[in-house]
Amino acid sequence: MSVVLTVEPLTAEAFAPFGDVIEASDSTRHFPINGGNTERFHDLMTIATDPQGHAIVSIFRGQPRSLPFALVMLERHPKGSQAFMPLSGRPYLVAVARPGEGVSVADVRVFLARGDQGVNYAPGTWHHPLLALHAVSDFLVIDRAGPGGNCDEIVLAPQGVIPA
Ligand SMILES: NC(=O)N[C@@H](O)C(=O)O
Ligand code: NI
Repeated sequence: MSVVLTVEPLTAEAFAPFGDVIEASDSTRHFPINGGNTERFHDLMTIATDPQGHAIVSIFRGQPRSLPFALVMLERHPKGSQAFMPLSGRPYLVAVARPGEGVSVADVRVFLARGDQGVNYAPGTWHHPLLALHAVSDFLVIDRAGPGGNCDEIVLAPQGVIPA
C-alpha cells in the first residue's frame, strides 16, 4: 500500500510551516551595496543550533533519484536547522512534514525547487534526505555539528510515492 503524492512548486509562502526558502526574490529584503555594483538579498534564513552545537558548512554531492520514487522514511534534526543551496543549477525535490510526533504520509508535502532556490529546514521539520534530480548535483549545506545525536528517523507506512 502506498499513497501517490502531489508535487507542488516551491514558494516561500507554501514552505513557511517547514522553514525558509533561500532565493533572490523581489519579495525578500534587498538593497544595493558596493556603490551599486551588487544587490544584497539580506537575511534570508534563520540558522539555528542548540547552545552546545555550532553551525558548519559542507557540500553534498547528490546522485540523482529516479522517479517514481518511494518515500519510505523521513528524518528530522531537533537540535538545529539544515539548509540546502543548489550549486549545480538543477531542480530538485523537497519532501517535508510538520515538526511533531505522529507524522504519517498524509502529512507529507512534496515541492519541486528550482535550481536557484534553496531551502532551510527549521529544527524538527521532518524531511527526506537529499532528493537530487537529473544528474549528480552539488549543494552547499549549512547545518549543526556538536555533541549528542541530531537525527531521528521514522518509517512511513503506508509509503508515499513521488510520481514520474
Ligand atoms: N545525513 C545528512 O547529513 N543528510 C541528511 O540530513 C539530509 O537531509 O540529506
Ligand atoms: Ni537532513
